[in-house]
Amino acid sequence: MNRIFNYIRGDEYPNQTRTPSNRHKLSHLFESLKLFCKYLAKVLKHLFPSFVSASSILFIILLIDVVLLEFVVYRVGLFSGRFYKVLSDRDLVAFWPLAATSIAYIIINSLMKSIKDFITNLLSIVWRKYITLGLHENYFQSKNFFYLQHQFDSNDDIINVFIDGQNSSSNSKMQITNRRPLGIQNSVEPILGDLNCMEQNVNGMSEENVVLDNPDQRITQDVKNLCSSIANIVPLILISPFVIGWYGYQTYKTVGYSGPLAVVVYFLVWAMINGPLTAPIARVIYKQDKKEGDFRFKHMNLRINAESIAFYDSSQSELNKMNQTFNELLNISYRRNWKELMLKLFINLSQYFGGILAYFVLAIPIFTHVYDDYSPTDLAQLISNYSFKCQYLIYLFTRLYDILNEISSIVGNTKRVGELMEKMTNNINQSSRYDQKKLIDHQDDFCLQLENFTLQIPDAKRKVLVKNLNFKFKRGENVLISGRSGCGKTSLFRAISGLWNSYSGQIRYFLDPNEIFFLPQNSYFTSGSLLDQISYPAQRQNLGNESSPKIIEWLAEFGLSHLLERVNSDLTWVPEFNWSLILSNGEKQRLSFLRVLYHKPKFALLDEFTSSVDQQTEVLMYEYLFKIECSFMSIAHRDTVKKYHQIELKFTNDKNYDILHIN
Ligand SMILES: Nc1ncnc2c1ncn2[C@@H]1O[C@H](COP(=O)(O)OP(=O)(O)OP(=O)(O)O)[C@@H](O)[C@H]1O
Repeated sequence: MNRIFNYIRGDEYPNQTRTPSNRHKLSHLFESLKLFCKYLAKVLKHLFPSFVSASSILFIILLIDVVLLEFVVYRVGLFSGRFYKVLSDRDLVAFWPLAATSIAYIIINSLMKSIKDFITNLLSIVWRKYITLGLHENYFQSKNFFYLQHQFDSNDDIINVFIDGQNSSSNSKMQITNRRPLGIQNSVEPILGDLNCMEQNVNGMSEENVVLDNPDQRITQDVKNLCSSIANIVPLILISPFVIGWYGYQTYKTVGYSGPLAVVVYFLVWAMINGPLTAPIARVIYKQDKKEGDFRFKHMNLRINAESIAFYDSSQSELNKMNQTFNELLNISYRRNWKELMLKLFINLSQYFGGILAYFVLAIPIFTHVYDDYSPTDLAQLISNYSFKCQYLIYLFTRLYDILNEISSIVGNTKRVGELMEKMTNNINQSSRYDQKKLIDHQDDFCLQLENFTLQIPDAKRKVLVKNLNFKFKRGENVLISGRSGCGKTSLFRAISGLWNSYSGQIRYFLDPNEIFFLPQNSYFTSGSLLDQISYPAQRQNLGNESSPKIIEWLAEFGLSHLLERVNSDLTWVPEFNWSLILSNGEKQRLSFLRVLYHKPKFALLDEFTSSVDQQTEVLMYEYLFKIECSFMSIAHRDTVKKYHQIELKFTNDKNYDILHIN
């Protein structure tokens, strides 16, 4: 167990050259246990949301069923002894009632076992539902799905933001020292990443900044495995001590102390042999889960980027990489299999030896004439009954051992799921702390202002992108953001949208930041109807049909009427195809632009939104922006678009900037 829990913390004592002291080991085990309990508590809260929840009721029914099943199994186990006796005595009168009862018990036994399996599965499905829905809620809150993919480095820079309605005075500034950790995901293996504070200081990463691999794998697979393991073994854990006690007492009644003692000693010997083989398997299971996630991600990536990869004609290189990822998964699967080989060998040995242990134990009283007064039929019944009880007792111990094995898988999955829950909650808390302080200053003529704004890349190196930027964006004075590729244009949008907080100075919002409309460089298309694409990110239930004629007019004007044909002229029809795959880049840009027209924002941030369209369409797009009276900041490389802007904010090479007025 010690080893299993060491693994929760990601420590690998067996590989360390310096042997830790016993005290260190103990405190280490304690810490690991604490951490496990913390994660388990998070998971349990989801498993049993209340006393009268479906899962609590199912769990109680399962427990009752498992207890009754054990009773029935006991009765069924004694039937063979009774048959020995009845048949040896050639007692036909006793045979028929015995046959009828045994058939009835066997039917009840099968029925209860099927019910047990059914409820176990049902419970694991219900638990999966609870946990997954809870995770989903947090995953989509505070853009967790983004922050978990882009693990950013944190530092204690001070962010100053303005309070509602207050102008630039010292008391309007707020200092936020605990910003959302920002950083870039790397390949640090979570299992090696100690959660211990000392390690964090060394790495410069806070506890909240532990890198999590494959959040999607945790949500889709690990939760499922965790729920089914818990549903399978927890009832057994709960009833095992009683059942073991009962069978121990029964074997004691037959042959005295030697009965249960022989079984306990026998089991302990095997447990000592098997014990050291279990812990390494838990570690391998964790790593295998991670590799499974990597492999699935690789395939998903291939699906999403199939066309680009096909254009590059890079099948061979993709194949190599895919197989490399798969080989890593295979290697770890082989390792697990090898490690399990020894364990399974010993488990099988223990089961088969257990089968004859009863006869060894009975041999002593039989050969020492203890049962000399028993008739042969009574002795046959006694041997049959005792061997059943003894074998079942051994089976119960072995089951207990299997439960331990399963616990290592529960520990691994609890860690993965608990970590994800904790990480998401931290992100949400930090984000709400940040959002609470990101308030708005009302000045009707302006959209936003950057004051002494210094923007850094939020990774460990903290490269400065722009220094000391002072700029006030007036409504109607549209701004062109220009500069060399990679100088930080999109990053400025990231800061304004709140995705990056790695800046000092201030961003003052003169309108609700939620009202700013962003058109990102890479268009995203959701599943659903053509209307869903245009109204995105609005939710379908909020849409009315009154906008349809307008949308059809826009589609015609932007040369997208043919899309209507693909959806049988029905804007709300949900096609099977994937929009991202069937649209050209220019079409994607034109269709995304319709979102601006649909939402009519007062202020939009547009990232290279005309880069793939012809000049005629570009003119049309800008004309429409003026028509809907949308103030905008747009990033563009083409000089042709200058004329649609009044101000050019030009990022220069030395992290500086120029503000130019366009005539
Ligand atoms: N998540 C990230 N982690 C680390 N560095 C990043 C991240 N995103 C962007 N960068 C880096 O920040 C710098 C600025 O990127 P940004 O996307 O703002 O450039 P840009 O000026 O918009 O470029 P382009 O004109 O090519 O789109 C680049 O060097 C980029 O590599």
